[in-house]
Amino acid sequence: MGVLAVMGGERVGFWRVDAMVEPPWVGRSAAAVASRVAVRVSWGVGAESGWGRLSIYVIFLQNNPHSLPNSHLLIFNMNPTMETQTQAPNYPLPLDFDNVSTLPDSYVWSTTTLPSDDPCHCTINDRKASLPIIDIGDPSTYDLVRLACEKWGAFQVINHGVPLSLFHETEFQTRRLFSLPTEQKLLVARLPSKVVGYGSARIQAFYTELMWSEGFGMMGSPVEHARKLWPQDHAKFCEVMEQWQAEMKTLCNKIVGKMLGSLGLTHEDDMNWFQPQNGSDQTQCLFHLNSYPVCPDPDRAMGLAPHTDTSLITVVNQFNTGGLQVYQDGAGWVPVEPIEGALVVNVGDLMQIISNGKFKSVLHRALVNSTCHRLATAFFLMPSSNAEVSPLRKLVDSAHPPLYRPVTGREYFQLKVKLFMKALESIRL
Ligand SMILES: O=C(O)CCC(=O)C(=O)O
Ligand SMILES: [Fe+2]
Repeated sequence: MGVLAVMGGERVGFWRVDAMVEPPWVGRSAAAVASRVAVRVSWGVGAESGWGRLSIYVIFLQNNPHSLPNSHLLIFNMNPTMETQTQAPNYPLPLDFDNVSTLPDSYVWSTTTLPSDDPCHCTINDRKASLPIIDIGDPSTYDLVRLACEKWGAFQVINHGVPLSLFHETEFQTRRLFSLPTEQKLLVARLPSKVVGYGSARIQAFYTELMWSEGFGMMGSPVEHARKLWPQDHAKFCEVMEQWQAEMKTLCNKIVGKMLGSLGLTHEDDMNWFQPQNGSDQTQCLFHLNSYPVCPDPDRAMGLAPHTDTSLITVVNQFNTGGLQVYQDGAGWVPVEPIEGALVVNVGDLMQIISNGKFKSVLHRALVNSTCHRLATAFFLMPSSNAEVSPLRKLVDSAHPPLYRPVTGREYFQLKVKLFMKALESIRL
Protein backbone atom coordinates (compact mmCIF):
# COMPACT_ATOMS: atom_id res chain seq x y z
CA MET A 1 0.00 0.00 0.00
CA GLY A 2 1.38 3.42 -0.73
CA VAL A 3 1.31 6.52 -2.81
CA LEU A 4 2.60 6.56 -6.33
CA ALA A 5 3.74 9.85 -7.70
CA VAL A 6 4.03 9.98 -11.47
CA MET A 7 5.84 12.95 -12.93
CA GLY A 8 6.42 14.04 -16.46
CA GLY A 9 4.30 14.75 -19.48
CA GLU A 10 1.14 16.59 -18.67
CA ARG A 11 -0.36 14.24 -16.22
CA VAL A 12 1.47 15.36 -13.18
CA GLY A 13 -0.23 14.03 -10.14
CA PHE A 14 -0.46 11.27 -7.62
CA TRP A 15 -2.09 7.90 -7.89
CA ARG A 16 -2.95 5.82 -4.91
CA VAL A 17 -2.27 2.11 -5.41
CA ASP A 18 -3.65 -0.90 -3.64
CA ALA A 19 -1.15 -3.35 -4.97
CA MET A 20 2.33 -3.72 -3.62
CA VAL A 21 4.73 -2.81 -6.41
CA GLU A 22 7.37 -5.35 -7.27
CA PRO A 23 10.30 -3.07 -8.04
CA PRO A 24 12.45 -3.95 -11.01
CA TRP A 25 15.43 -3.25 -8.87
CA VAL A 26 15.94 -2.72 -5.20
CA GLY A 27 18.91 -1.90 -3.08
CA ARG A 28 19.65 1.71 -3.82
CA SER A 29 20.33 3.72 -0.76
CA ALA A 30 17.05 5.29 0.24
CA ALA A 31 18.72 8.51 1.35
CA ALA A 32 20.60 8.89 -1.95
CA VAL A 33 17.48 8.27 -3.98
CA ALA A 34 15.41 10.57 -1.80
CA SER A 35 17.61 13.56 -2.45
CA ARG A 36 17.20 13.06 -6.22
CA VAL A 37 13.51 12.50 -5.86
CA ALA A 38 12.98 15.63 -3.83
CA VAL A 39 14.47 17.64 -6.66
CA ARG A 40 12.34 15.88 -9.20
CA VAL A 41 9.22 16.43 -7.15
CA SER A 42 9.78 20.13 -7.02
CA TRP A 43 10.46 20.23 -10.75
CA GLY A 44 7.65 17.97 -11.67
CA VAL A 45 4.87 19.64 -9.82
CA GLY A 46 4.15 23.04 -11.15
CA ALA A 47 7.26 24.34 -12.86
CA GLU A 48 6.02 25.15 -16.31
CA SER A 49 9.36 24.59 -17.93
CA GLY A 50 9.22 21.05 -16.62
CA TRP A 51 6.03 20.05 -18.37
CA GLY A 52 6.63 17.27 -20.81
CA ARG A 53 10.36 17.39 -20.48
CA LEU A 54 10.92 15.17 -17.51
CA SER A 55 11.23 11.52 -18.00
CA ILE A 56 8.57 9.61 -16.13
CA TYR A 57 9.43 8.30 -12.76
CA VAL A 58 7.39 6.31 -10.35
CA ILE A 59 8.07 6.80 -6.72
CA PHE A 60 6.82 4.40 -4.17
CA LEU A 61 6.52 5.82 -0.70
CA GLN A 62 5.87 3.33 2.00
CA ASN A 63 5.55 5.85 4.75
CA ASN A 64 4.35 9.35 4.50
CA PRO A 65 5.59 11.84 1.95
CA HIS A 66 6.76 14.15 4.72
CA SER A 67 9.50 11.83 5.79
CA LEU A 68 11.00 11.34 2.34
CA PRO A 69 14.65 11.04 3.30
CA ASN A 70 13.97 8.47 5.99
CA SER A 71 11.30 6.50 4.22
CA HIS A 72 11.91 3.25 2.53
CA LEU A 73 11.76 4.65 -0.95
CA LEU A 74 12.26 3.13 -4.35
CA ILE A 75 12.52 4.79 -7.69
CA PHE A 76 12.52 3.29 -11.13
CA ASN A 77 11.90 4.33 -14.68
CA MET A 78 8.35 3.81 -15.73
CA ASN A 79 7.91 1.40 -18.58
CA PRO A 80 4.86 -0.19 -20.16
CA THR A 81 5.02 -3.31 -18.03
CA MET A 82 5.25 -1.23 -14.90
CA GLU A 83 1.82 0.17 -15.43
CA THR A 84 0.26 -3.25 -15.37
CA GLN A 85 2.28 -4.22 -12.34
CA THR A 86 1.08 -1.29 -10.31
CA GLN A 87 -2.53 -1.52 -11.45
CA ALA A 88 -2.84 2.21 -11.01
CA PRO A 89 -6.53 3.10 -10.97
CA ASN A 90 -7.95 5.18 -13.74
CA TYR A 91 -8.31 8.30 -11.69
CA PRO A 92 -5.47 10.32 -10.30
CA LEU A 93 -5.38 12.13 -7.05
CA PRO A 94 -5.86 15.87 -7.51
CA LEU A 95 -3.28 18.17 -8.95
CA ASP A 96 -1.19 20.44 -6.75
CA PHE A 97 -3.42 23.34 -7.88
CA ASP A 98 -1.40 26.07 -6.13
CA ASN A 99 1.56 25.41 -8.34
CA VAL A 100 -0.07 25.46 -11.75
CA SER A 101 -0.35 28.72 -13.63
CA THR A 102 -1.79 27.47 -16.93
CA LEU A 103 -4.43 24.86 -17.55
CA PRO A 104 -2.67 21.58 -18.45
CA ASP A 105 -4.01 19.97 -21.64
CA SER A 106 -5.38 17.03 -19.72
CA TYR A 107 -7.72 19.45 -17.88
CA VAL A 108 -9.11 21.03 -21.06
CA TRP A 109 -12.74 20.10 -21.78
CA SER A 110 -13.44 20.73 -25.42
CA THR A 111 -16.99 21.69 -26.26
CA THR A 112 -17.34 18.55 -28.31
CA THR A 113 -16.77 16.37 -25.27
CA LEU A 114 -19.30 18.23 -23.18
CA PRO A 115 -22.76 16.68 -23.05
CA SER A 116 -24.39 19.87 -24.22
CA ASP A 117 -22.75 21.64 -27.16
CA ASP A 118 -22.18 24.87 -25.36
CA PRO A 119 -21.31 24.67 -21.67
CA CYS A 120 -22.85 28.02 -20.81
CA HIS A 121 -25.68 27.88 -23.28
CA CYS A 122 -28.71 29.78 -22.07
CA THR A 123 -30.93 31.79 -24.39
CA ILE A 124 -32.34 35.08 -23.14
CA ASN A 125 -35.63 33.39 -22.61
CA ASP A 126 -34.09 30.53 -20.70
CA ARG A 127 -32.39 32.91 -18.33
CA LYS A 128 -35.74 33.52 -16.75
CA ALA A 129 -35.88 29.88 -15.77
CA SER A 130 -34.49 29.50 -12.32
CA LEU A 131 -34.58 26.79 -9.74
CA PRO A 132 -37.57 27.10 -7.38
CA ILE A 133 -36.83 28.51 -3.93
CA ILE A 134 -38.98 26.86 -1.29
CA ASP A 135 -39.64 27.95 2.28
CA ILE A 136 -39.49 24.58 3.95
CA GLY A 137 -40.88 26.00 7.19
CA ASP A 138 -44.15 26.85 5.45
CA PRO A 139 -46.68 24.03 6.01
CA SER A 140 -48.42 24.69 2.69
CA THR A 141 -45.49 23.95 0.40
CA TYR A 142 -46.41 20.41 -0.70
CA ASP A 143 -47.45 21.40 -4.21
CA LEU A 144 -44.32 23.49 -4.75
CA VAL A 145 -42.16 20.57 -3.62
CA ARG A 146 -43.95 18.12 -5.92
CA LEU A 147 -43.72 20.45 -8.92
CA ALA A 148 -40.03 21.15 -8.28
CA CYS A 149 -39.24 17.43 -7.99
CA GLU A 150 -41.20 16.58 -11.13
CA LYS A 151 -40.00 19.41 -13.31
CA TRP A 152 -36.49 20.10 -12.06
CA GLY A 153 -35.44 17.27 -9.75
CA ALA A 154 -34.02 20.01 -7.55
CA PHE A 155 -34.88 23.15 -5.59
CA GLN A 156 -33.38 25.53 -3.06
CA VAL A 157 -34.60 25.56 0.53
CA ILE A 158 -34.74 28.53 2.86
CA ASN A 159 -36.04 28.81 6.41
CA HIS A 160 -34.63 25.36 7.11
CA GLY A 161 -33.48 26.07 10.65
CA VAL A 162 -29.75 25.37 10.20
CA PRO A 163 -27.97 28.23 11.99
CA LEU A 164 -25.96 30.62 9.82
CA SER A 165 -23.13 30.44 12.36
CA LEU A 166 -22.78 26.74 11.55
CA PHE A 167 -22.55 27.58 7.82
CA HIS A 168 -19.65 29.89 8.63
CA GLU A 169 -17.89 27.38 10.88
CA THR A 170 -18.28 24.64 8.28
CA GLU A 171 -16.88 26.93 5.59
CA PHE A 172 -13.95 27.86 7.82
CA GLN A 173 -13.08 24.23 8.59
CA THR A 174 -13.52 23.19 4.95
CA ARG A 175 -11.16 25.94 3.82
CA ARG A 176 -8.74 24.94 6.55
CA LEU A 177 -8.59 21.39 5.22
CA PHE A 178 -8.13 22.28 1.56
CA SER A 179 -5.51 24.93 2.37
CA LEU A 180 -3.17 22.25 3.66
CA PRO A 181 -0.17 21.44 1.45
CA THR A 182 -0.90 18.72 -1.11
CA GLU A 183 1.49 16.22 0.41
CA GLN A 184 -0.25 16.58 3.75
CA LYS A 185 -3.69 16.03 2.23
CA LEU A 186 -2.29 12.93 0.58
CA LEU A 187 -1.72 11.46 4.03
CA VAL A 188 -5.46 10.76 4.03
CA ALA A 189 -5.80 9.89 0.34
CA ARG A 190 -8.93 7.93 -0.49
CA LEU A 191 -8.34 4.35 -1.56
CA PRO A 192 -9.84 3.57 -4.98
CA SER A 193 -12.49 1.27 -3.53
CA LYS A 194 -13.49 3.67 -0.74
CA VAL A 195 -15.63 6.78 -0.44
CA VAL A 196 -13.90 8.37 2.56
CA GLY A 197 -10.71 10.41 2.47
CA TYR A 198 -9.08 12.95 0.17
CA GLY A 199 -9.05 12.65 -3.59
CA SER A 200 -10.56 13.47 -6.92
CA ALA A 201 -14.24 12.83 -7.59
CA ARG A 202 -15.12 9.16 -8.00
CA ILE A 203 -16.88 9.99 -11.28
CA GLN A 204 -13.49 10.95 -12.70
CA ALA A 205 -13.16 7.30 -13.70
CA PHE A 206 -15.88 7.82 -16.34
CA TYR A 207 -14.32 10.85 -18.01
CA THR A 208 -11.09 11.17 -19.96
CA GLU A 209 -10.60 14.86 -19.23
CA LEU A 210 -9.56 15.68 -15.70
CA MET A 211 -11.66 17.78 -13.35
CA TRP A 212 -10.49 20.95 -11.65
CA SER A 213 -11.48 19.94 -8.13
CA GLU A 214 -10.55 17.97 -5.06
CA GLY A 215 -12.72 16.46 -2.38
CA PHE A 216 -12.82 14.91 1.05
CA GLY A 217 -15.42 12.29 1.95
CA MET A 218 -16.54 11.16 5.38
CA MET A 219 -19.22 8.97 6.90
CA GLY A 220 -19.97 10.20 10.38
CA SER A 221 -16.93 11.14 12.41
CA PRO A 222 -13.86 12.11 10.36
CA VAL A 223 -11.61 11.69 13.42
CA GLU A 224 -9.32 9.00 11.99
CA HIS A 225 -8.34 11.15 9.07
CA ALA A 226 -8.43 14.44 10.95
CA ARG A 227 -5.96 13.08 13.51
CA LYS A 228 -3.48 12.45 10.71
CA LEU A 229 -3.94 15.94 9.28
CA TRP A 230 -3.79 17.80 12.59
CA PRO A 231 -2.34 15.50 15.27
CA GLN A 232 -2.83 18.12 18.01
CA ASP A 233 -5.66 20.16 16.68
CA HIS A 234 -8.44 18.15 15.06
CA ALA A 235 -11.21 18.38 17.69
CA LYS A 236 -12.91 21.48 16.29
CA PHE A 237 -12.86 20.17 12.71
CA CYS A 238 -14.52 16.93 13.85
CA GLU A 239 -17.04 18.72 16.03
CA VAL A 240 -18.16 21.02 13.21
CA MET A 241 -18.32 18.24 10.62
CA GLU A 242 -20.38 16.02 12.93
CA GLN A 243 -22.69 18.88 13.80
CA TRP A 244 -23.29 19.70 10.14
CA GLN A 245 -24.05 16.07 9.35
CA ALA A 246 -26.51 15.88 12.25
CA GLU A 247 -28.29 19.00 10.97
CA MET A 248 -28.36 17.60 7.44
CA LYS A 249 -29.83 14.30 8.62
CA THR A 250 -32.66 16.11 10.41
CA LEU A 251 -33.27 18.36 7.44
CA CYS A 252 -33.25 15.44 5.00
CA ASN A 253 -35.94 13.67 7.04
CA LYS A 254 -38.03 16.82 6.95
CA ILE A 255 -37.58 17.20 3.19
CA VAL A 256 -38.25 13.54 2.42
CA GLY A 257 -41.39 13.89 4.57
CA LYS A 258 -42.49 16.82 2.39
CA MET A 259 -41.73 14.95 -0.81
CA LEU A 260 -43.72 11.92 0.29
CA GLY A 261 -46.48 14.14 1.65
CA SER A 262 -46.75 15.77 -1.75
CA LEU A 263 -47.53 12.31 -3.19
CA GLY A 264 -50.06 11.51 -0.48
CA LEU A 265 -47.67 9.34 1.53
CA THR A 266 -46.09 9.70 4.96
CA HIS A 267 -42.64 9.16 6.36
CA GLU A 268 -44.02 7.00 9.19
CA ASP A 269 -46.04 4.63 7.01
CA ASP A 270 -44.02 4.50 3.85
CA MET A 271 -40.38 4.84 4.83
CA ASN A 272 -40.05 1.97 7.35
CA TRP A 273 -37.90 0.06 4.90
CA PHE A 274 -35.41 2.92 5.00
CA GLN A 275 -34.55 2.65 8.70
CA PRO A 276 -31.75 0.32 9.84
CA GLN A 277 -33.50 -2.95 10.70
CA ASN A 278 -31.92 -4.37 13.87
CA GLY A 279 -29.72 -1.47 14.72
CA SER A 280 -26.70 -3.31 13.34
CA ASP A 281 -26.61 -1.78 9.88
CA GLN A 282 -26.68 1.98 10.07
CA THR A 283 -27.70 4.17 7.17
CA GLN A 284 -24.77 4.87 4.94
CA CYS A 285 -25.03 8.65 4.59
CA LEU A 286 -22.01 10.18 2.95
CA PHE A 287 -20.79 13.69 3.55
CA HIS A 288 -18.49 15.29 1.01
CA LEU A 289 -16.46 18.50 1.06
CA ASN A 290 -15.67 19.83 -2.42
CA SER A 291 -13.00 22.34 -3.36
CA TYR A 292 -12.70 24.12 -6.71
CA PRO A 293 -9.49 26.15 -6.64
CA VAL A 294 -9.12 29.36 -8.64
CA CYS A 295 -8.67 28.24 -12.23
CA PRO A 296 -6.38 29.93 -14.78
CA ASP A 297 -8.74 29.12 -17.69
CA PRO A 298 -12.24 28.43 -16.30
CA ASP A 299 -14.06 28.50 -19.65
CA ARG A 300 -12.18 25.43 -20.80
CA ALA A 301 -12.19 23.58 -17.46
CA MET A 302 -14.75 21.53 -15.56
CA GLY A 303 -15.09 21.45 -11.78
CA LEU A 304 -17.35 18.44 -11.45
CA ALA A 305 -18.57 16.72 -14.59
CA PRO A 306 -22.26 16.06 -15.28
CA HIS A 307 -23.73 13.32 -13.12
CA THR A 308 -26.77 12.34 -11.12
CA ASP A 309 -26.42 11.50 -7.44
CA THR A 310 -26.87 7.92 -6.25
CA SER A 311 -28.61 9.07 -3.07
CA LEU A 312 -32.26 9.37 -2.12
CA ILE A 313 -31.71 13.11 -1.88
CA THR A 314 -28.59 15.27 -1.60
CA VAL A 315 -28.32 18.57 0.23
CA VAL A 316 -25.69 20.84 -1.28
CA ASN A 317 -24.31 23.96 0.31
CA GLN A 318 -22.47 26.13 -2.20
CA PHE A 319 -21.43 28.68 0.44
CA ASN A 320 -22.82 31.60 -1.49
CA THR A 321 -20.55 31.06 -4.50
CA GLY A 322 -22.17 30.10 -7.79
CA GLY A 323 -20.90 27.30 -9.99
CA LEU A 324 -23.53 24.60 -9.57
CA GLN A 325 -25.72 24.08 -12.63
CA VAL A 326 -28.70 21.81 -13.18
CA TYR A 327 -29.81 20.48 -16.53
CA GLN A 328 -33.38 20.92 -17.60
CA ASP A 329 -34.81 19.61 -20.84
CA GLY A 330 -35.55 22.55 -23.08
CA ALA A 331 -33.62 25.06 -20.99
CA GLY A 332 -30.19 23.38 -21.00
CA TRP A 333 -27.77 24.11 -18.18
CA VAL A 334 -29.30 26.46 -15.63
CA PRO A 335 -27.06 28.09 -13.00
CA VAL A 336 -28.19 27.70 -9.40
CA GLU A 337 -28.22 31.20 -8.01
CA PRO A 338 -26.14 31.48 -4.86
CA ILE A 339 -28.25 32.69 -1.92
CA GLU A 340 -26.70 33.21 1.48
CA GLY A 341 -27.93 30.58 3.91
CA ALA A 342 -29.95 28.65 1.31
CA LEU A 343 -29.35 24.97 0.59
CA VAL A 344 -29.83 23.11 -2.68
CA VAL A 345 -31.77 19.84 -2.67
CA ASN A 346 -31.14 17.32 -5.45
CA VAL A 347 -33.41 14.39 -6.15
CA GLY A 348 -31.11 11.36 -6.42
CA ASP A 349 -31.44 8.07 -8.30
CA LEU A 350 -32.93 6.20 -5.31
CA MET A 351 -35.73 8.78 -4.99
CA GLN A 352 -36.47 8.35 -8.69
CA ILE A 353 -36.82 4.61 -8.01
CA ILE A 354 -39.04 4.83 -4.90
CA SER A 355 -41.25 7.51 -6.48
CA ASN A 356 -41.65 5.14 -9.44
CA GLY A 357 -40.24 7.73 -11.81
CA LYS A 358 -42.49 10.59 -10.62
CA PHE A 359 -39.52 12.54 -9.29
CA LYS A 360 -36.48 12.78 -11.51
CA SER A 361 -32.90 12.43 -10.52
CA VAL A 362 -31.34 15.71 -11.63
CA LEU A 363 -28.34 15.92 -13.95
CA HIS A 364 -25.98 18.54 -12.55
CA ARG A 365 -22.39 19.74 -12.70
CA ALA A 366 -20.12 22.37 -11.15
CA LEU A 367 -18.13 24.98 -13.05
CA VAL A 368 -15.05 26.83 -11.84
CA ASN A 369 -13.96 30.47 -11.94
CA SER A 370 -10.79 32.53 -12.12
CA THR A 371 -11.34 34.74 -9.11
CA CYS A 372 -12.35 32.79 -6.07
CA HIS A 373 -11.70 29.41 -4.56
CA ARG A 374 -15.17 27.85 -4.51
CA LEU A 375 -16.12 25.46 -1.73
CA ALA A 376 -19.21 23.31 -1.46
CA THR A 377 -20.50 20.50 0.72
CA ALA A 378 -22.82 17.68 -0.28
CA PHE A 379 -24.71 15.45 2.15
CA PHE A 380 -26.00 12.29 0.49
CA LEU A 381 -28.96 10.64 2.21
CA MET A 382 -28.52 6.91 1.72
CA PRO A 383 -30.44 3.91 3.06
CA SER A 384 -28.73 1.14 5.00
CA SER A 385 -26.82 -0.98 2.54
CA ASN A 386 -29.12 -4.01 2.90
CA ALA A 387 -32.41 -2.06 2.71
CA GLU A 388 -34.51 -3.00 -0.27
CA VAL A 389 -35.22 -0.06 -2.54
CA SER A 390 -38.19 -0.37 -4.87
CA PRO A 391 -41.10 1.75 -6.09
CA LEU A 392 -43.29 2.49 -3.06
CA ARG A 393 -46.27 0.14 -3.00
CA LYS A 394 -48.89 2.87 -2.79
CA LEU A 395 -47.58 4.44 -5.98
CA VAL A 396 -47.98 1.25 -7.95
CA ASP A 397 -51.21 -0.10 -9.40
CA SER A 398 -52.41 -1.57 -12.67
CA ALA A 399 -52.38 1.85 -14.29
CA HIS A 400 -48.92 2.59 -12.89
CA PRO A 401 -46.86 -0.60 -13.00
CA PRO A 402 -43.47 -0.58 -11.26
CA LEU A 403 -40.80 0.95 -13.46
CA TYR A 404 -37.83 -0.46 -11.57
CA ARG A 405 -36.97 -3.82 -10.07
CA PRO A 406 -36.08 -3.93 -6.37
CA VAL A 407 -32.41 -3.46 -5.48
CA THR A 408 -30.59 -3.22 -2.18
CA GLY A 409 -28.79 0.03 -1.43
CA ARG A 410 -25.49 -1.83 -1.76
CA GLU A 411 -26.42 -3.38 -5.10
CA TYR A 412 -27.43 -0.05 -6.58
CA PHE A 413 -24.27 1.60 -5.32
CA GLN A 414 -22.22 -1.09 -7.05
CA LEU A 415 -24.22 -0.73 -10.25
CA LYS A 416 -23.52 3.00 -10.24
CA VAL A 417 -19.81 2.42 -9.75
CA LYS A 418 -19.84 0.08 -12.73
CA LEU A 419 -22.38 1.65 -15.08
CA PHE A 420 -22.49 5.29 -13.95
CA MET A 421 -25.25 7.05 -15.93
CA LYS A 422 -26.64 3.75 -17.22
CA ALA A 423 -27.32 2.34 -13.75
CA LEU A 424 -30.97 3.41 -13.55
CA GLU A 425 -31.66 2.07 -17.01
CA SER A 426 -30.13 -1.27 -16.03
CA ILE A 427 -32.83 -1.93 -13.40
CA ARG A 428 -35.71 -0.63 -15.46
CA LEU A 429 -38.48 -3.16 -15.98
O1 LIG B 1 -20.04 21.26 -5.64
C1 LIG B 1 -21.20 21.39 -6.02
O2 LIG B 1 -21.77 22.46 -6.13
C2 LIG B 1 -21.96 20.15 -6.40
C3 LIG B 1 -21.54 18.95 -5.66
C4 LIG B 1 -22.10 17.69 -6.20
O3 LIG B 1 -22.89 17.67 -7.09
C5 LIG B 1 -21.66 16.42 -5.62
O4 LIG B 1 -20.75 16.41 -4.78
O5 LIG B 1 -22.23 15.37 -6.01
FE1 LIG C 1 -23.79 15.68 -7.26
